[in-house]
Amino acid sequence: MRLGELLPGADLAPSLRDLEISGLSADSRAIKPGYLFFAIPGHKGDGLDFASDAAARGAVAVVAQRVAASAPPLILVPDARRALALAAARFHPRQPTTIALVTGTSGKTSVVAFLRQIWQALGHEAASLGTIGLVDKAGARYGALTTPGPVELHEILDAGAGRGITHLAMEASSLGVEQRRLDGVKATLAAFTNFSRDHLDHHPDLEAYFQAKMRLFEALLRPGQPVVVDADSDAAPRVLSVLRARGLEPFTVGAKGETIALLEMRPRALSTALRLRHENQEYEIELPLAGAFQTSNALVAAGLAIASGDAPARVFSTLSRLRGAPGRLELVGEKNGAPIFVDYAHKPDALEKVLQVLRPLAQGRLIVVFGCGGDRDQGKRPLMGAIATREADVVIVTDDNPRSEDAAAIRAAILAGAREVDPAKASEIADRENAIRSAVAGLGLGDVLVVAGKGHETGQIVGGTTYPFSDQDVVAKALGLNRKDVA
Ligand SMILES: CC(=O)N[C@H]1[C@@H](OP(=O)(O)OP(=O)(O)OC[C@H]2O[C@@H](n3ccc(=O)[nH]c3=O)[C@H](O)[C@@H]2O)O[C@H](CO)[C@@H](O)[C@@H]1O[C@H](C)C(=O)N[C@@H](C)C(=O)N[C@H](CCC(=O)O)C(=O)O
Ligand SMILES: Nc1ncnc2c1ncn2[C@@H]1O[C@H](COP(=O)(O)OP(=O)(O)OP(=O)(O)O)[C@@H](O)[C@H]1O
Ligand SMILES: N[C@H](CCC[C@H](N)C(=O)O)C(=O)O
Ligand SMILES: [Mg+2]
Repeated sequence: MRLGELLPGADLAPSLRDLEISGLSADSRAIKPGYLFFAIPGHKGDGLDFASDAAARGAVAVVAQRVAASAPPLILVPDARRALALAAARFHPRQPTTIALVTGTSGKTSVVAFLRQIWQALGHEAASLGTIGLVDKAGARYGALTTPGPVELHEILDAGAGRGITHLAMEASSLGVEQRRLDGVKATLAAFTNFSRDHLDHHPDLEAYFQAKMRLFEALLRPGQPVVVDADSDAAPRVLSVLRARGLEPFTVGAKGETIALLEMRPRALSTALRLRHENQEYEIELPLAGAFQTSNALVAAGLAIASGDAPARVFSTLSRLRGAPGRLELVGEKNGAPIFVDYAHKPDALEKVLQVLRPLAQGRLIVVFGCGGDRDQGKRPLMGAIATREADVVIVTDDNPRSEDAAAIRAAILAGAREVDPAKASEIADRENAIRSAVAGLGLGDVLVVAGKGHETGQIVGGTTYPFSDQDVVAKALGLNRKDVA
């Protein structure tokens, strides 16, 4: 593709306009002969420092947002990240015709998984993309990020559309939105789940985190497009005013929802009976998922399917067959009649919600095994320690992904919060496998165990190395089962 077609807004000399470009990258290490290099001012480094490396590998031009001496010609743009996203969308032009972007602190992975299942059940060629990778009827392919960088993202969209995917449900992380990863995506609708503390290692404060999410509605959607909002979220009124200001069409769902009103919710052991109203029609649904938050996520997904044009009665009829996303309140086994769950709660609000959901199932003790990741928000550690100790009966603090941090110091910060609530409830077992084994070994009738924080993850990051590790596999081993025998 010609440079002039990739950067239509840029002021290009005629000699540059017709330059043939064979690929794009913001990473000099991925540059091949004939590529266009985008120099991004990043969080750790400045891409311009790698322009000569890119040139040595064959870059024919550099796109940057400030002037610098550069051996291949330098093209100045106001926003290099956005220019990259728009160029990637032109270079890989095909996209599914229906694309739903889902944002919010918690529930994104679950909502996109549910929406994919609803669309598939209704006969659409559907896929989901996010923390657990790209999932379609061919299976799951994991990626490194929840919202991939723009070049990888548009490769995925183009190849997916080429395979016949018409419907894509996609997670929009706050970092992805802020870093313009999604600026070339032709989104047709969106959703907002909820808002609580997360990513404070990156955003300066909660307000900046909130505003990063709002850019999805302000910059990535067009007026008139539908946005499904969980009306029961504390943040819903603020989000709705952002939507109104932008001329977007709100669809509210939940107990306070108008589009889909949740009239009644009766929790059973591992499912939830729902009574809903949509346009004066009532529906009774047996949702095969436990927990009020899974009901919220399912209603957001149903709202998205309806907003995308599917018939409401058909959409509601699919809900009784939904399966949870891997590692989200996943029942992985039982010991002496005590159920064992693996969950991805790695932030305070999620941990509180999951323990509150499990509390009624515990005739005996509610036991939680968890830790916190290194190189992430340090402030959440004592908060999660305190929440676990308030909501559970037994708290075993262990390692999550320590990354570059001292794992003992992470555990100590969690325990400090726990001990302020009740020093007798919390203990520490550094090795995650030993912690899980010990918790499983102690289970008795009526107890409930949840292993939280790593969900679907298949590795544990210690220093710069990722060691194979799966909470599900460790539970299975502790139960003396092969993983495939487990629920
Ligand atoms: C903090 C953060 O989000 N960083 C992301 C960001 O990096 P950055 O732009 O700040 O890059 P940088 O490291 O400062 O480097 C600057 C530039 O120099 C380039 N470079 C660097 C070295 C070199 O030799 N040559 C070279 O050209 C880099 O490619 C980059 O373009 O853009 C990169 C390309 O898109 C991402 O890979 C990178 O994700 C890092 C690895 C990451 O861990 N991000 C996590 C925190 C993240 O984004 N998480 C969210 C939320 C998860 C959720 O809640 O579910 C996600 O969407 O996954
Ligand atoms: N609607 C919700 N409200 C509160 N907590 C939730 C909700 N949905 C899920 N959770 C909790 O958050 C965890 C993560 O859920 P999920 O993966 O669906 O969210 P996410 O937004 O994709 O999170 P992440 O940003 O970590 O990828 C779950 O394991 C559960 O503990
Ligand atoms: N997307 C989240 C995942 C955290 C999962 C948890 N296991 C950890 O490593 O902290 C993050 O990068 O903050
Ligand atoms: Mg996710």
